[in-house]
Amino acid sequence: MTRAAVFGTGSWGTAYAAVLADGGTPVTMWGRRQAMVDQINAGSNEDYLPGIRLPEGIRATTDPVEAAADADIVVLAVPSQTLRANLAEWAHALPRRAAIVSLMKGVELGTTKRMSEVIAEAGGIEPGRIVVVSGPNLAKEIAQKQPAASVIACIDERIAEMVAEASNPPYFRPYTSGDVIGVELGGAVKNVIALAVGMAEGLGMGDNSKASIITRGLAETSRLGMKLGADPVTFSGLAGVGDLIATCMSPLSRNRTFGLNLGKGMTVDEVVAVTRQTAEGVKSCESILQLAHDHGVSVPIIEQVAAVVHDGRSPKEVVGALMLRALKNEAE
Ligand SMILES: NC(=O)C1=CN([C@@H]2O[C@H](COP(=O)(O)OP(=O)(O)OC[C@H]3O[C@@H](n4cnc5c(N)ncnc54)[C@H](OP(=O)(O)O)[C@@H]3O)[C@@H](O)[C@H]2O)C=CC1
Ligand SMILES: O=C(CO)COP(=O)(O)O
Repeated sequence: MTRAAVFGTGSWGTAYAAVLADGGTPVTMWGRRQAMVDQINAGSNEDYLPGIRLPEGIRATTDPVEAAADADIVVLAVPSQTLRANLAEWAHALPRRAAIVSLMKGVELGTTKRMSEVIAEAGGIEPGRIVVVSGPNLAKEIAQKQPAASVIACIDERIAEMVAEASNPPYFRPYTSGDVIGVELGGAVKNVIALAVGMAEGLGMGDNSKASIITRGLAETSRLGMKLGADPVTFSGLAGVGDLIATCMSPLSRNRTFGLNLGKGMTVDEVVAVTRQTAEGVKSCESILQLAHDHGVSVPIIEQVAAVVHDGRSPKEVVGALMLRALKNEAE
């Protein structure tokens, strides 16, 4: 029988543990807080998924070796910017043949590496067993067992298929892919675009404005992705436009909500103070912008989001910066 470990007891780590357990795969979770681990062992995670009863088949521990022992699949679900430091502590615990699955949607600050690259480098894992999961998967809806689809990507598609088989309860439909770069990039960039859409909403803009940001945001994602070697087809799929729509439209999105608060006039520090969960786009807008600059790719929306979040520009100011640019062909 396939066994899984999930490192991280936040909202998506816990919801994905439920996907695995409901799919018949027993799971041991690693959490850094004993109180959280005790709660999960008692059948719930009130901090992140209040009111949800977790399935049988999930247990938790604070010991990484115990969590990963005998696992065929090890799922990583911590904030992107802490992953490298976390792996330094966990690498010795990871089984040599297990698939290592990233649920994370960010790009590392400083190095501009995608999470699969950080896993390869800091965890010493061969790329052929590194898997990424990404799609329109708001954790709360998945934990409520609302039907959704996702993409599971690995350069060795047999490994992607193995993880998909283990992650297939009746309410979660994974599609496999070999395009690790595209699937990862779609997930990371949509968070930045959701910040922009949230800002537009906070400024009182309507659906034309938001649809324009979403669509041109997808153009930025595709341009950057293709330059990095992604398959353009990925961006019209679940990990591209699918996740972009879910995140930009949903009040459940932490990134969209972060942007909304900025658009309403709160400062970045004020929004950080009221944000309890991980809004990856806040840090990744900087690393994704760097990645785009390094590859000579034009990403005006991402640039303006970074200007608000990191350079103190106001959301209102950056609208002008976007709208008053020279006219050009849509396909460029
Ligand atoms: N939530 C969602 O709907 C989705 C999220 N994702 C992605 O999944 C990834 C994880 O997000 P999510 O679970 O939502 O995040 P949450 O903010 O809900 O949870 C973060 C988890 O990471 C732990 N953590 C925080 N800092 C550290 C650290 N320094 N070392 C070790 N563990 C740490 C937290 O522990 P503690 O509770 O002790 O602070 C918590 O268990 C992100 O990249 C996100 O973009 C992808 C799809 C859907
Ligand atoms: O990635 C997500 C949905 O697919 C969750 O988005 P947020 O991190 O903005 O909540």
